[in-house]
Amino acid sequence: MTRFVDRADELARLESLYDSDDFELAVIYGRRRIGKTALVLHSLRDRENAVYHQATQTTPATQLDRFLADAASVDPGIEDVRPEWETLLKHLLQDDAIVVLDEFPYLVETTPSLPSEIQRLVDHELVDSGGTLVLTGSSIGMVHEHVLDGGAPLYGRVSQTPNGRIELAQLSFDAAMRFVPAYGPEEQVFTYGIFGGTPRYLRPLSDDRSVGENVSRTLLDSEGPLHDEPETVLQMELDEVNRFFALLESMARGNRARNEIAQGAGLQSRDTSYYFDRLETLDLIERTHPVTVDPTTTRRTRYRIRDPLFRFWFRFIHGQAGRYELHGENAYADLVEPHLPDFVSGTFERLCRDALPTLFPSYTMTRYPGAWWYDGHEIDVAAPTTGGTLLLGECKFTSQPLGYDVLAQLEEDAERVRWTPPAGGDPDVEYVLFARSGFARSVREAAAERNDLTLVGLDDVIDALRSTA
Ligand SMILES: Nc1ncnc2c1ncn2[C@@H]1O[C@H](COP(=O)(O)OP(=O)(O)OP(=O)(O)O)[C@@H](O)[C@H]1O
Repeated sequence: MTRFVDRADELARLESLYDSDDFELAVIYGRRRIGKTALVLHSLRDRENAVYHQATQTTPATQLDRFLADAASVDPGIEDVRPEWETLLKHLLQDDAIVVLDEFPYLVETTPSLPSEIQRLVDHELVDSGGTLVLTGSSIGMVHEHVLDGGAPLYGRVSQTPNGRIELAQLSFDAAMRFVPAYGPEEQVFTYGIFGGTPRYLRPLSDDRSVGENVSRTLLDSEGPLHDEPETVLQMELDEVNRFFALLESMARGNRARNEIAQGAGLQSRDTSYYFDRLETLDLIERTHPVTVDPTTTRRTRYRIRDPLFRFWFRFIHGQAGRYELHGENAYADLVEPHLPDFVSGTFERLCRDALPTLFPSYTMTRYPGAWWYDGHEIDVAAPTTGGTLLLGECKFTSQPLGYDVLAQLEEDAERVRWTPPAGGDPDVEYVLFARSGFARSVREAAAERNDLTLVGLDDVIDALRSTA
């Protein structure tokens, strides 16, 4: 079984809050399954004066009873304290304890006054305390409403140094691959492209098995641990799933513009705002813009499902049980494997963008590398730099060597990119080609002759990601 992986920055921040002599308030939030509970428990492993409480959706009285039981195992004297949240928290925190309320939103659902009670404590009763209160939440909307946004009772109370606001994201490629260390680069990209960086989804994998076997056992098999996972999570988060599912399915089929996605879902674009907003708030989808435009004014917005496992599920599993039964043992080979290079190509593009700053250390990028598109033309990697060079790249995750046609198309599309360097004038364009399976001879010859073309193989991408980790 894999040990606790990574999260070094988050652990360091929590530890310095615990060790501080002042009262500290931390909030940890992020999608379900991302590893909030594992992170806090790991951070408490050597702490004695720490009360960990996992809230559940139950009655207020039961919640309080359970909290009291958790607290009593650390501080038996608490049995004599009046059993009210404010009094109990005051007692523990004035005694410099660490108190973790995991899934804080569940407590607020039944005790809506709790955020204001904590605010009162922080402002008046804990001024001389060295305690730490940690709140976690999966419902990002709730965390904003009660803690982070202006007007929220706890607004401005979250510790600033070090930043006690911890938004937990997926593990990086390098960290995620510690779950399958014996895999080679291709298998690792396939694995990251299917299972992403969510520890819970990586845990059931084994590098003794092929990628196909891992997919079959965990996802395709109707008894597999991840077979129903996206559906389970979405049912927990959303009230009425049909329209959400229709939109997500449409995105998984490759629709990216808002009206295309709505149309693919059989909905009118104007009726979908609520659903898009909610999916974004829950971090289930992400929007992107061409890297050369101002995101606040552009209409060239694209959406996609954020979590790779959810993308996989909507593309290959949802509503397709019959097909898999028909293909039996060959289901993976027949229905999934032929489409995988295309399916993970978006992940490969992202990894290439992530590797770019390390691959081109002499350039300072004006923003994080992105992509570019306009009117049916697109470029996978685009990075404006402060010195006026514009890096433009194409990525191919096919099993064939990258051919000259890709370079020719990239040069043609580059003509359409509008970007003015900070010092004015026209950019110097440099081309980068990224390939899983090498480059055709004509491309290698071109690269040998010109100094505005760099070829990057899969191993170089992976090495660059490792060295930045
Ligand atoms: N950094 C990590 N290294 C190894 N395993 C991890 C890590 N983080 C989480 N896990 C494992 O992933 C699973 C899910 O993590 P956890 O329960 O902490 O997520 P969560 O965000 O609290 O989820 P939920 O909101 O669904 O309760 C657990 O089995 C946990 O052990």
